[in-house]
Amino acid sequence: MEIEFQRVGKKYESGQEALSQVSFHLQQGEMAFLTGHSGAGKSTLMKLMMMIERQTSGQILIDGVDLRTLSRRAIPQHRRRVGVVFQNHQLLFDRSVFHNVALPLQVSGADPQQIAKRVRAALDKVGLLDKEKYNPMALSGGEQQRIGIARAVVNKPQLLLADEPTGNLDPKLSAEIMNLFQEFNRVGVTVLVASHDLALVARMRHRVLTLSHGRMVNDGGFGS
Ligand SMILES: Nc1ncnc2c1ncn2[C@@H]1O[C@H](COP(=O)(O)OP(=O)(O)OP(=O)(O)O)[C@@H](O)[C@H]1O
Repeated sequence: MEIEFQRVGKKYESGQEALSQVSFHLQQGEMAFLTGHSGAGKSTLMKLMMMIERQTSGQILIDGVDLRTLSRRAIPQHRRRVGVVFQNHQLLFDRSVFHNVALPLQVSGADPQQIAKRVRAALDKVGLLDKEKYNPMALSGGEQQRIGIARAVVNKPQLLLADEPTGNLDPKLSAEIMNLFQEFNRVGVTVLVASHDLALVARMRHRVLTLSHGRMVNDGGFGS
């Protein structure tokens, strides 16, 4: 998926200006990091891409299509093409690993055989195939994060967004999670990862976008 922001602004109803004049272009199949202080606008930028929030100025083009021109019906279709991973992975602890990963497919009404096949393929990619029957509570923090990643990719998204995916993991597990994102990127998925961890970001040697007070202050480089 190709993403282009053209002088995008977002002012919340509270009057808070979370983004202003943000322009950048992510090519199809590119991987980049998004950094910036707390409150810089990283989550807001991702919410605009998912159409959870709408921009108040400027244009967002996805594969050349202006998001404002999408019909109401096209919005869920758009969201299915975007996989999202959060820091607090939002797992349901009253069901198994398998059923947590199956959730997005059940929502979209796929048939059970197809669901089982796709769930196992996603669990295999994150190395958790042998844990499908476990309750997520019984797994480690790193494994729980990988369940969240399996769930994000089970729909075979063309864009993977991760908001602080390694927030509470130690350096070794963080590196493993980043390697997983790289593997998805290698097979053509566009990947954008928001992270505070500048040392980790620099080691990954990808493009770095930096927000400060809602403005894009750095685009390029490999971090510091
Ligand atoms: N729903 C909302 N209503 C009003 N203001 C909001 C809302 N969401 C975010 N903001 C404000 O917009 C600004 C950007 O917030 P955002 O969550 O995008 O930053 P962030 O870079 O992701 O921060 P963090 O790293 O702490 O998650 C902040 O000042 C925040 O308080």
